[in-house]
Amino acid sequence: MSEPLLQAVDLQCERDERILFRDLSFSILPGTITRVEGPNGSGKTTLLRMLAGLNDAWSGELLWCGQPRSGRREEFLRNTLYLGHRPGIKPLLTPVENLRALTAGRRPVPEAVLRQALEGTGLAGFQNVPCRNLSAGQQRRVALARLLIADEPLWLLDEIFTAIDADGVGAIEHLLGQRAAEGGAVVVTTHHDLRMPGMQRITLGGGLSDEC
Ligand SMILES: Nc1ncnc2c1ncn2[C@@H]1O[C@H](COP(=O)(O)OP(=O)(O)OP(=O)(O)O)[C@@H](O)[C@H]1O
Repeated sequence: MSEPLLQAVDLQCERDERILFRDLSFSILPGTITRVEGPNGSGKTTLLRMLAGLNDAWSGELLWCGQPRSGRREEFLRNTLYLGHRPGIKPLLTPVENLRALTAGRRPVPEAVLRQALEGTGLAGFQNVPCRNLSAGQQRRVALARLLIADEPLWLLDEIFTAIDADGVGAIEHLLGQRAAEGGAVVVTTHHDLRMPGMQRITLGGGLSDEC
């Protein structure tokens, strides 16, 4: 069996004197999709931000490729794509400008590739329109275009299906399956009824299970 990309050991997180989860342990193996589920306020976003290194208010241990993540932070960040539950795009910028900004600090991506990714998310003809003039679903698609150019093996995706139509949902599910088939791993929170073959579930308040 291959080594987990990410391993969580006895995670605990408390917010306003309320324990969101404790003794939470799981492994994220290459080639897998994991859905984090639970009711509103159960801590899904909090957990994903912890996994992404954006929240330090927790205890337990996180291992990246078998080693404490704290000692390999740069390598971890270089190999992880995190998309938050807000699209995180700037309304005055166009989709192309936003996508360029979102990929800044990573490997340089040629303009033609950015445009192709936006076309791939159904934004052909909208690449030069300020994002404030796009619909909610189109704005979300700008952020999702990152998935078409991402080479990071680990994807942490928070509520990315919000405002996306049925065709778009199908296309995203295909991308998630592709990432896993290529040996990457995807961890996703969603209220959408995501069902992928072999999908692992982390149910906050409930534990970890494999889908039959
Ligand atoms: N920065 C913060 N400070 C204090 N409490 C917080 C903070 N962020 C989140 N919380 C609390 O932690 C709990 C979990 O929030 P979180 O956003 O992780 O839930 P969620 O499972 O993602 O919910 P939803 O399904 O509604 O998106 C909530 O009760 C929230 O009020």
